[in-house]
Amino acid sequence: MQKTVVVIGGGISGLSTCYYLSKNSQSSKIILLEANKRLGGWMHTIRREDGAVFEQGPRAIRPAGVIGRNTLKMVSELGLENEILPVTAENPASRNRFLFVNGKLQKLPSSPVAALKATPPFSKSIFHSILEEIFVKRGTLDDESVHGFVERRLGKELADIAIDSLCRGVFAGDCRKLSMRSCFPPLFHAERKHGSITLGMVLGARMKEESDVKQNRLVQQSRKEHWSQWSLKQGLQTLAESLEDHLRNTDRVEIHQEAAVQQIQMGREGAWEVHVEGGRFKADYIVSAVQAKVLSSMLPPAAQPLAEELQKISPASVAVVNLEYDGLVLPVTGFGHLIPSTENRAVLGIVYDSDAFPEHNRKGPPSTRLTVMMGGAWFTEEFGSPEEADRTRLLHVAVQAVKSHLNVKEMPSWSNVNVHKDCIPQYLVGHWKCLDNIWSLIEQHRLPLSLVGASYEGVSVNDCIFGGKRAAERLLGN
Ligand SMILES: Cc1cc2nc3c(=O)[nH]c(=O)nc-3n(C[C@H](O)[C@H](O)[C@H](O)COP(=O)(O)OP(=O)(O)OC[C@H]3O[C@@H](n4cnc5c(N)ncnc54)[C@H](O)[C@@H]3O)c2cc1C
Ligand SMILES: C=Cc1c2[nH]c(c1C)Cc1[nH]c(c(CCC(=O)O)c1C)Cc1[nH]c(c(C)c1CCC(=O)O)Cc1[nH]c(c(C)c1C=C)C2
Repeated sequence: MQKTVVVIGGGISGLSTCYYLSKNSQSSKIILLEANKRLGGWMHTIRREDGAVFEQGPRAIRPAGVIGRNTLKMVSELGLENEILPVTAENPASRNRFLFVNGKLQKLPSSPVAALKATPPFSKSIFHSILEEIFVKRGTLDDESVHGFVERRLGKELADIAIDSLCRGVFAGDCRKLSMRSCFPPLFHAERKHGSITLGMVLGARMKEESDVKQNRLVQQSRKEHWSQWSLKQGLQTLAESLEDHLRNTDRVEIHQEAAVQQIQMGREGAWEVHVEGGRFKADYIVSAVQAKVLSSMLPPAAQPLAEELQKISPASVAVVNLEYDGLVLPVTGFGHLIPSTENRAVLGIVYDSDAFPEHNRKGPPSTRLTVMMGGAWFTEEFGSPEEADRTRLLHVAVQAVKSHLNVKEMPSWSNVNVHKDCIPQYLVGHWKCLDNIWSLIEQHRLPLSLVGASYEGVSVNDCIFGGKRAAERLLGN
């Protein structure tokens, strides 16, 4: 009898899991259940009639590393090669990243030569800090905060300014609470194994990679042309849409939209019952591609210990404000700037979208497109509950930040304010233990259940796609 796999959640993680499952001709029937009308989850693009493209969620994907190359291979299998918008390493949007510190924009060193000099806001050169790091005693704790780790190894200044900002620009999180072991696993393990992150990065083992990924034409092009990041001509939502089209053309895959899962229960014969409003699905196996907290609320009372562990992985909310200004209004060119929490807790950073992807500008007179990201781990203390946060105030704070950080006196000619409630899971200190408990409980009770998505082992689009691939491989017994 043909087995049935139900995948819950049609964001990039759920879509990728279905994609990799459907590639195997012997695999089961696959049912994808998505609560919303639109698939893609946080991968969401606004496309205006005049050609302008504004990202609500991810805006750029890194091609580097095993997981970055894996995504490029998927993109090429989907036939999207001609849709790619690469940003090469020489592009100012790759080289120029700024911090807004002490009321000023400060450019981060963009080359090893630049890292030799002490440049404000840092009193020592980064090269100097890295050299000293080799001689710092190895840590012994099983986990520690990102700030604690970096302060111990590279000094307080780098921890307070650079790492604080980096954690806001990737996790929208507080580096004093985020886990080094789970947010930056290669650096944590490099130190624990080799006694230094510098030595560990030089001597560390590389992840195995399939040869067909390395040989993929798009992957080779990205290496030859030194891409640092990429997007797609009509925005990253195209990736989710292509996956959807591919799945709709595959037998054995059923997609149900506006099908919010309310509860999952284990039936007597060892099969799952998945309850949605007005119906239910039987499943031999479930892949959860929703956030941990959402899965927790679906579990039956008998799975209370698992539900409690999942609840611990709580997410942060981010306000995303897209702004468009007539003309070229920026005093600098680059990817954007981040703001450490000591400078301003409410505003995390500003992306200069029209610098990285001018192809996404409107057709017609020149314009500048910016995205201001706000809140994150500080959302509630700065703006109140995400459901009730005042949109007019959010727009005002964003426009004022652009005015004071970038000296833009004009008002935007177009704007869009969105509050993304619970959009980025926070890997707090001890996250690894929580994962360990979750995997043990699933194994102990022999639950036919896999967990994929940003809640567990990486928040980037590349991580989510790679997680879906690994889950499919495990399920198919490879
Ligand atoms: C503002 C922002 C900027 C980002 N920028 C970048 C970037 O530049 N580069 C990068 O690599 N990454 C970026 N990320 C991270 C990345 O985009 C996300 O981590 C990733 O998209 C998460 O995908 P997912 O499928 O795991 O989860 P989601 O996108 O959350 O998908 C989960 C899906 O499950 C559905 N669902 C929820 N409840 C139910 C239910 N009860 N039943 C059925 N379905 C349900 C939801 O509707 C959703 O479609 C960014 C994230 C955000 C929020
Ligand atoms: C200001 C808030 C945010 C900005 N982007 C994100 C948030 C929360 C989310 C995000 N950004 C990146 C990733 C993927 C990480 C990966 O491993 O690929 C996610 C989830 C990429 C990224 N953006 C910045 C950095 C330093 C990185 C890490 C990898 C890389 O070097 O590309 C910097 C940055 N992000 C934002 C701004 C304004 C900014 C400025 C320099 C927005």
